[in-house]
Amino acid sequence: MTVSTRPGPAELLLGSDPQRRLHTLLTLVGWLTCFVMACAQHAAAMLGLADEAHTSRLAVFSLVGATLFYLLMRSGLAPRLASDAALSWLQASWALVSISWAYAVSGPARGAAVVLLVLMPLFGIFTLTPRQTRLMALTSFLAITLVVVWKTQSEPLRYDPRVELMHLIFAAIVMSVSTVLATLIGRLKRQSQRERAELASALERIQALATKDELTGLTNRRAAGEQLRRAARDPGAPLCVAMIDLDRFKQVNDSRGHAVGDEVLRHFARVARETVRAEDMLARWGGEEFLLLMPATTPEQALAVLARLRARLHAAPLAAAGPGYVVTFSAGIAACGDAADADLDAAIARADAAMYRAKHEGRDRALLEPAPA
Ligand SMILES: Nc1nc2c(ncn2[C@@H]2O[C@H](COP(=O)(O)OP(=O)(O)OP(=O)(O)O)[C@@H](O)[C@H]2O)c(=O)[nH]1
Repeated sequence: MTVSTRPGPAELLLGSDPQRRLHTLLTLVGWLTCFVMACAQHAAAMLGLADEAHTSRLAVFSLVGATLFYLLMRSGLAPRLASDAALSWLQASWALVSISWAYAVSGPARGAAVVLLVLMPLFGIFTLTPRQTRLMALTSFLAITLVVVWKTQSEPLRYDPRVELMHLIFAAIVMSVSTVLATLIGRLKRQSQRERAELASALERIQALATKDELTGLTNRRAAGEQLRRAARDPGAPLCVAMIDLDRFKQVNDSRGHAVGDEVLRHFARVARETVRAEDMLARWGGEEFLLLMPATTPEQALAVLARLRARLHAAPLAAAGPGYVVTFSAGIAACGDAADADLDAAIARADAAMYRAKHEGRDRALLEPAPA
């Protein structure tokens, strides 16, 4: 069966990068707003409320700008061109020019342009900090005020100062309310982002606690059981398990104290981890007992791995546990043949038996338990 990899319409329009998708979607919403506004302005011109040539120029300015922002975002050029990946300030400035221009050319219908100012802080929720949102709202209000002053000065007969004052008062009210709301929503958004990050790191910690041995950082017995079951289902290659038990470990605890005993365990885990392959699984099975699962390994190769581990431990004495102290271990190895038929519980029991034989034969050695006939 072949899986279709053709992108859907949403992916075609917005791309696949999750962070860029949001920014691209915002530019698309901005484009649609411009398109609807251009239609509304055209209707105003047809009704004789606004000048046709002015509204056409404004429509071209706002639609070309909106298209450009969309293309910059969709193509991924925007983050490469500016440190502000969403081009928030550039887009806000362009929107502000469009709204001020709309106010100046909408004739008696210009009061409607004031409503558009509400949108400025709302778009900012996604890309600006609360402080930047407030600054942007204030700048927008000042820009509209300048347009009002300019118009009442240059065309006093058409722009009644009392009406314009009312427009400014309404602009101040709607912008203040939308800024407060945008700030509150922005705060909620950041709080939920923080909580999500905390939850993810708590989950990571819980997973580590559930699968790792706290002292050595190795896989713990519970997680090892699951990995063993998975390995047993994996067909095709010979498999070996080794049960490893440190020699005369109790003496270290008794003579040097528990903390030094812990250090010996950590030291062994470190050296062993560096010795085995990445695909092997080394787990702390109990106190000073470790289980090593070696996939795709013959018994001879397993013996060689443990000989290498012994050599590395000899080459790395642990002074904290006594002058020239070297960690030694007794190990039992059981081969399982094809992993698909491996009875790992039985193999572990055989490796355990071989490990006890190694102890009885004088310690510091690895013995191979042959596969049952
Ligand atoms: N420091 C430390 N000691 C531990 C830990 N877990 C188990 N032990 C100790 O490990 C010791 C194991 O002792 P034994 O089972 O007699 O084994 P041994 O002294 O290594 O002797 P052989 O195995 O016969 O060579 C006990 O004293 C346990 O208390 C641990 O997490 N930290």
